[in-house]
Amino acid sequence: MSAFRLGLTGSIGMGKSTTAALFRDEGIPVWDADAAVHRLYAPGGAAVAPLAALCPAALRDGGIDRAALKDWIAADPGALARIEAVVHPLVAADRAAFLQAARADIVVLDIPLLFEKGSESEMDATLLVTAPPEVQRARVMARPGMTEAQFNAILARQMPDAEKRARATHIIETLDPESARAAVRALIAHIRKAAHA
Ligand SMILES: CC(C)(COP(=O)(O)OP(=O)(O)OC[C@H]1O[C@@H](n2cnc3c(N)ncnc32)[C@H](O)[C@@H]1O)[C@@H](O)C(=O)NCCC(=O)NCCS
Ligand SMILES: Nc1ncnc2c1ncn2[C@@H]1O[C@H](COP(=O)(O)OP(=O)(O)OP(=O)(O)O)[C@@H](O)[C@H]1O
Repeated sequence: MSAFRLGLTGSIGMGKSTTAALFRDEGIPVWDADAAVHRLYAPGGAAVAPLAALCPAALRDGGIDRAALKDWIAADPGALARIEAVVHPLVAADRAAFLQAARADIVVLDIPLLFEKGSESEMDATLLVTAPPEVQRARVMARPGMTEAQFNAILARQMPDAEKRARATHIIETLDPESARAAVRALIAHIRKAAHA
């Protein structure tokens, strides 16, 4: 039987990575879309040659320099779509390999742009991690080098939290570690119970 696919998402600083770690603690395999892109861009990664062909300035030390890609995206309105046309099929292949290898009843797929990119149709359920806007802002602003302008620009590119809440199957508030852990355990139990009903 194939594993139940739980898509984990949430806006910047809402607690995706922290919550993914709570699932790993419970023995649930987690696939991380951002980590997959980093592997693809690293020396030897499958995206290096095709992206270097599109944007030679992005090739640095055998890997892809994200700052150079960002410069290209800023200068050319068509750049992101061309990058995505290379990266998305490779990300999809990485995810398919993970799903093929996973020996578990439930797997978590941590996908920051899950709702923005319409990937929810490929999930059995979605889990949104969220927190009040002032908590989100304080967490992100505490990161080294983050500015108010950068934070606002990132927020403007993401679907509003309220819209994500309306779309999600399940929601976990990441206000404190112990209640988030309890919520993760309860959700795993709920999914297992439904599978055996
Ligand atoms: C644009 C790049 C170089 C920026 O890299 P960087 O390390 O600075 O930032 P990071 O990846 O963490 O993203 C920063 C912000 O940009 C937004 N963003 C990233 N990729 C996309 C995208 N394809 N569409 C819309 N927004 C995006 C995210 O919401 C995020 O908040 C990088 O994100 C990239 O190569 N994106 C294209 C590949 C892709 O589609 N990735 C999404 C996961 S499949
Ligand atoms: N349940 C929780 N209780 C308390 N703090 C939390 C909880 N979950 C996350 N945090 C805190 O919120 C901050 C952001 O968490 P995390 O890095 O997991 O978010 P993220 O959604 O993965 O962020 P990004 O979108 O930037 O990748 C961290 O400082 C983390 O310690």
